[in-house]
Amino acid sequence: MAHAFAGGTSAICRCPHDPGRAALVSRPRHRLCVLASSLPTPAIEGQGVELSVTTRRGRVLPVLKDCSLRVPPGQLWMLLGPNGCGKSTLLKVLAGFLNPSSGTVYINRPCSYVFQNPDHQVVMPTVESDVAFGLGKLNLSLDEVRSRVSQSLDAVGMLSYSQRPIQTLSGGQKQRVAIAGALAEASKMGVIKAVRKSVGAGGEVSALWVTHRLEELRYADGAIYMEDGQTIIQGDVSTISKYIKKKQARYFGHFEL
Ligand SMILES: Nc1ncnc2c1ncn2[C@@H]1O[C@H](COP(=O)(O)OP(=O)(O)OP(=O)(O)O)[C@@H](O)[C@H]1O
Repeated sequence: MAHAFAGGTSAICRCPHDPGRAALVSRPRHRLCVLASSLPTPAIEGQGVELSVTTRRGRVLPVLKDCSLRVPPGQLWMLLGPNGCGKSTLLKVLAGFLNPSSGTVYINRPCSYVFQNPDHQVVMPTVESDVAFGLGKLNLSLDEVRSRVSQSLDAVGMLSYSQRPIQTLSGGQKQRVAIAGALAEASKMGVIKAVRKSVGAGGEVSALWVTHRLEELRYADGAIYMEDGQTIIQGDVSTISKYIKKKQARYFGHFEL
């Protein structure tokens, strides 16, 4: 099927430790996506993405000037860069919340077919109870359980479905509930670890994670560095880490002079 490679669910996850941060998670729905990981079909891709906003005074402000990136399927990539360089805006464009002024965006999106039966991932009758299920072993107070369940459902855009019976959800929505379950269970060890775990599980989830924290790079398969509305460099973690540290050293060296 021609559209078999285009199947997937994408979600914006807000990081509870830093609500300004967000991650784009793309969950392919067909194992062919995974098998095709050596082929040039990415999970998330942007080519020459530009976006300008018009201020209240009518000034056209370029926010994204030339952004290109590519996240292979089944991998966790990180998007880094200084404050205000355009990371969140780029993520919103990739997620389809904002239209680019120019350039192209490709994200695996839900289509008509789910290969891995999501009914195997959801075990309780309602969305809320399903997400709470995995917390049973953690000996948490009822308030803590409620808080984790609503936070994780909110993170995957499913909070308004909390009372819905599972069987009334679409395949993609069931997959989001499964991700929310993983996030709820893992909030102590950090959402980044939960996302890493989801991404590692058979390579069926791909994620793009926005962060300022270099230490989070250890969870990533690769990273993209942005500056002033442009993607500057994309590569493996060690290359990007060295690149950023060199920049920081130059910056601090400048002040020592
Ligand atoms: N609608 C808008 N109107 C005016 N300026 C905007 C708008 N959206 C974004 N910007 C500006 O575009 C730039 C990029 O913003 P964005 O939030 O994408 O940066 P960021 O890299 O995520 O920043 P941070 O790391 O501080 O969260 C900022 O200077 C921001 O003020």
